[in-house]
Amino acid sequence: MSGNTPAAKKIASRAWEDVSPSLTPWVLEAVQSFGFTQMTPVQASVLPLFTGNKDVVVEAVTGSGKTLAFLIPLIERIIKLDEPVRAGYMNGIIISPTRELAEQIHSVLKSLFDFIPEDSPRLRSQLLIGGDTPVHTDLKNFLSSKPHILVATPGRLIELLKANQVKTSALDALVLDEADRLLDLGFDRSINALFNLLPKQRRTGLFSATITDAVGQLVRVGLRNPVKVVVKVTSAGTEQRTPSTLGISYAKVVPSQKLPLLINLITNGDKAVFPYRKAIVYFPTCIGVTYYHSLINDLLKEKYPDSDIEIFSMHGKLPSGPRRKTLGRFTDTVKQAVLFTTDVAARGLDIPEVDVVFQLDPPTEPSAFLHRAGRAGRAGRAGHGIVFLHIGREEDFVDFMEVKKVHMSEYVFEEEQVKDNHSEFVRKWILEDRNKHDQALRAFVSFIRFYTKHTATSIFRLPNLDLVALAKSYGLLRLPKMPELKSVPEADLPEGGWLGEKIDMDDYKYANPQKEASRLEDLEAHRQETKNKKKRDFIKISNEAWSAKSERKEIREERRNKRQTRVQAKAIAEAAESSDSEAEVDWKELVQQKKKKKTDVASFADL
Ligand SMILES: Nc1ncnc2c1ncn2[C@@H]1O[C@H](COP(=O)(O)OP(=O)(O)OP(=O)(O)O)[C@@H](O)[C@H]1O
Repeated sequence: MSGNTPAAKKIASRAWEDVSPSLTPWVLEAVQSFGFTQMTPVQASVLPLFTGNKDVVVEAVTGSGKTLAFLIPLIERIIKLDEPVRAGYMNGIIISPTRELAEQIHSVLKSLFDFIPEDSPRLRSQLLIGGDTPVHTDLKNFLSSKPHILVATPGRLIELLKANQVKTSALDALVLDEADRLLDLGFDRSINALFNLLPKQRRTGLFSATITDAVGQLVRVGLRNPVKVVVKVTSAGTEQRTPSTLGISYAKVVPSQKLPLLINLITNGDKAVFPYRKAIVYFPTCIGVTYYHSLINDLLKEKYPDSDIEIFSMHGKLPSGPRRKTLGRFTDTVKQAVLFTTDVAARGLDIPEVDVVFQLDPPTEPSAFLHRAGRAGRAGRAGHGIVFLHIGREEDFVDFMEVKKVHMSEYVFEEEQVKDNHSEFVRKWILEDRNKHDQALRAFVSFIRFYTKHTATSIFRLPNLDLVALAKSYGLLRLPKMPELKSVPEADLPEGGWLGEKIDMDDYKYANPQKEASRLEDLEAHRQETKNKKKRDFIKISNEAWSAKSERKEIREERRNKRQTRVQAKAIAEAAESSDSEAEVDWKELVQQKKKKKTDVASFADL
């Protein structure tokens, strides 16, 4: 890694002892105890600036140590403040886009605080991430524990700041971690409002591996003469926006190869290229994670009985408790392990020993690609990322990312690796329980919705996808009736929409007895209704001309189709709901406030 920006060029030393102004002894002791022999380039650039009196906008690759680059200056600034913090006031705020990241930052902060000597003034922090803790509990804790630093997700922070007892006048420094993500989610007005609430003489730092142009607007409103620190990476004379220890590949696939290739690689099918202790697989949607987690777990049990790989799953639609627990178990396990997740775990998470990142599909936001891949190859450790691209237009993604200084090389897999496409297993597995098919349907539909959200619209175009093959790859028995499939030419549609042998859907059972009983009840009610209707129709038809009777068959057929469509429409509606960006869950409160237009400056006037 080379720090070659104007600011970074001035770095004379990366020794912690040489930081100017010099570090407080217990801070120095802390970083040395962590085993960090010297500062990373971003730390060496930022520490003197942010600890001194500069606002900073910092762009440095994933895993380059940005967290300490803002935590240490914040601590140093607070130590130097004359006044101890009073109840209702705070000295520093760190905003993070997700709960997990906020928790991680908070735990690094606490591990630094552990080094405060007995005879030195205590420093305290508070985590504000919403979820299970009601805001009044957070407020109570805030007033009683008098934290110096708040580590918060934006929704809960704004909720807290609304309380009259909370005063911002002692705030010394504000950090927006993953600043561009805050804007991606459309909360620029809320952040602007926050800027206006906080004292003008504060210091502000924006940090991310991807500082987009849009951040410029935040910089203009919220920062004063900021220094931009860009820590660049040059590899073989070419600039890149990913760590030099991270190799990124792409594999060109047809839909039916995606599952077998993923299974092959996670079961160590190509240990030479993708060796791993821990790996992360990114799926497009939450329901996709749930579905593939259950499918792949069962597949491994049956087809790879000797495999001892632990598969975890986590996504933003899960309550924060289980999310935290899963992440903890994945972090702590001593076995070879894989985490199936979504973009909720794309940014900032620092999980040791993640060697490989698989992306089943590219993310809708190109910047997320780099953040996802960056969960591997951190802090000088070797890592690898691989993305699957559908053969055809999606291959343009490689050049598109090249322009963004993300270089990829092709991973050419052997036919042998995907020879078993697992379709027989998947069909047998799906037929065991109708619920699995419901999930497959929702996963497929939510994938289609996800696909239409790609910002690189010229690359990711639905009409260029082989939707029939894709539906098959999700294990669907029959094509759903959805508007997106109308673009598929008639000739490409399988007869009756069946993607394999036709089955009697009325006989397709749920494994769950209650669910099955309720399905049978509905079916019986429907049959009864049809019978009664038939009776009525018979009387009517008896009095009808023969010509009209010939139309009856068609009408019946149409009704059957309509019934099928109703069932699918229900599943599709559920899927549409689950395809919402799950990262927004953390933002729920803020979204609601935004809708009510409560997050503008005026609503904070009483603070
Ligand atoms: N000076 C250092 N020397 C060695 N390792 C370090 C140093 N500073 C931080 N680290 C370690 O590097 C890893 C990555 O740090 P951190 O999570 O801060 O990266 P980041 O730049 O914020 O990444 P991202 O953009 O993905 O959020 C962490 O495990 C951290 O403990």
